[in-house]
Amino acid sequence: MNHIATPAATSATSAAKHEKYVPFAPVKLTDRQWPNRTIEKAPVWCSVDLRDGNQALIEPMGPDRKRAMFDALLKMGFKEIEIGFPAASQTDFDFCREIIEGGKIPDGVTIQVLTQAREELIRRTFEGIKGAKRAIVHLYNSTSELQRRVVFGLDRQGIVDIAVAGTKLIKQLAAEHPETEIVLQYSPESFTGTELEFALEICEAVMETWGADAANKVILNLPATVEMSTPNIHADQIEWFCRNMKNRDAAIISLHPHNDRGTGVAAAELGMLAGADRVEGTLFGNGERTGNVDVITLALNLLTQGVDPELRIDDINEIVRVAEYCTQLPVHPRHPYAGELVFTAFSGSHQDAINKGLKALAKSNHGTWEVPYLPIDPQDLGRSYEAVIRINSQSGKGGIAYVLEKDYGIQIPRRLQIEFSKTVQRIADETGKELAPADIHNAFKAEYLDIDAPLALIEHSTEPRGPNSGARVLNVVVSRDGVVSTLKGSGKGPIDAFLDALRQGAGIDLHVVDYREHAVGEGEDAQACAYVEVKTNDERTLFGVGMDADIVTASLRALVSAANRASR
Ligand SMILES: CC(=O)SCCNC(=O)CCNC(=O)[C@H](O)C(C)(C)COP(=O)(O)OP(=O)(O)OC[C@H]1O[C@@H](n2cnc3c(N)ncnc32)[C@H](O)[C@@H]1OP(=O)(O)O
Ligand SMILES: CC(C)C(=O)C(=O)O
Repeated sequence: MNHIATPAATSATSAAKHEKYVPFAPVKLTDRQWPNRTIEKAPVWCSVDLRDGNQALIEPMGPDRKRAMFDALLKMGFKEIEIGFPAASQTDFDFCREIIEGGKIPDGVTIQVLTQAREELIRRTFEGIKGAKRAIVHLYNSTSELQRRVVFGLDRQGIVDIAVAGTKLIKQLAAEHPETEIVLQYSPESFTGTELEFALEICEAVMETWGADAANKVILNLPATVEMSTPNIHADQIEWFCRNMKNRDAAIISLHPHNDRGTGVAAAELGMLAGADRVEGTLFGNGERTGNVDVITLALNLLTQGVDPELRIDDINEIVRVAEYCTQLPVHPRHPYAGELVFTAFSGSHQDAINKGLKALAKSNHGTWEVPYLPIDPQDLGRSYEAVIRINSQSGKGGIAYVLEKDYGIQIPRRLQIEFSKTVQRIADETGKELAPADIHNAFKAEYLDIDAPLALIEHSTEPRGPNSGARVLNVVVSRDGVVSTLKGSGKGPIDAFLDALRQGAGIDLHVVDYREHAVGEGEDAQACAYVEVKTNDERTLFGVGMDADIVTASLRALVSAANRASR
């Protein structure tokens, strides 16, 4: 059985580009089980930031960066951490010694070290881990058809011999160092380019050499060293492998996806469905070429499915800061869960739905997160709602209302939202820029609250009601185009009386269509915010808004605001 397609000879000149590539052959698995399963628990996580992530960096981490990464991984709760390739570099070797001799490996945490199946490298690896309580020694050699042919120039047996010889030496050195519990991990590197039955053959040869059983399991890491196929094929490979093993109980099946096709996360998830127990990956997917699988995304995908990810990601910004410091690479603003912009909506319909969703959630008592366009509660990651809605020319009234309410406590009525959004839209179109909450507040003040010309309210007083009169008489001192006068009017209440005063004393004829008010702030600093929607003689409908510590004054200011806007 051969699951690997071999590229046809290339014709650089005449063939269309795509003709030099060969599609991946499907796996013969007619009764695959993984499509009907769901992921119900977190895998065993292993961070390979300090090894696969590190080996891919322009500048590999020095001791300080390694230490910062190691500490961050411990804080997140990783129990298995590949700390390096001690035989490859003095920095990696020294880091091993530093954390072992410095007692920096907490109980319950196992370090992992990588080595090729070469005697001198394996011996040096054991020097590196000397004194550790427990260590995973990770042995690899390439098994793919391509690497056998062009890198090693060996047949299958030759490749099996390398793996078996490496395993024997590790077994011998483990026996010579009983103070360290050694767990063997074997990777048929380039697994995704290896014929499945050969991958199984070499893994079983390693297991047999090691003497693996249910009490002494080998970690078989099946790496998508290069991601070569769609994630369903990856899942088929993993399921095929698990189902065809002689002794499944004697192995922990581990995934090590890379992201060459951009589907590393999907491949890992389908691989878990297919039977894998463990996943190796890196923070935000740093790693060779397009990276290793991103463990943060994987973990938070679990969280949003109601599964405990068994990793602490309480402050995603802090994790981003550490990762950026250690790798000297930026996390993209759109990176799942972590990017600066992922909890931000600029577009109007998204803002409207988020705003309504957050309000509905505040009123609900079911405890289930359900907000449109927000698959996760930003607060779960230590992010805030502050930046959820930001305003630019793509925004709508809902977002503007959200910002005014969230940052300034101003709850503008729906029809005022429609009116004011035109002002904001005009500013956003003119500037072409994002508007900060303060810009929106300033625009609101300029449009409604600070508008005191031609008419300005100076003071007002109410005359006592006559014994038989239900009417209220109001005296209002105003300035109109700079000329101060007193207007007098009567009505059922102060608003009615002021409308009468405006009509009689200033010739301003307004009809109130709607009136609302609410408090802004609490206690002594509380202010009343009053909104009036008025109709003018020429049938225009518009709003005025007033704020004051005194509720009557706020209402009269709202009418002055409406009158001035009507006169524009
Ligand atoms: C997919 C992965 O990420 S695997 C991890 C890869 N990581 C790294 O390579 C980073 C660290 N590596 C290094 O610093 C170096 O490669 C070292 C120190 C490990 C080895 O260095 P060198 O021996 O100088 O060179 P190099 O890596 O080129 O060795 C290639 C030789 O090793 C052989 N080889 C490669 N991998 C393996 C292996 N896993 N097991 C046994 N032999 C191997 C090759 O066939 C080749 O043999 P040849 O010299 O007879 O042609
Ligand atoms: C050593 C192996 C697991 C590896 O890094 C890979 O295959 O990508």
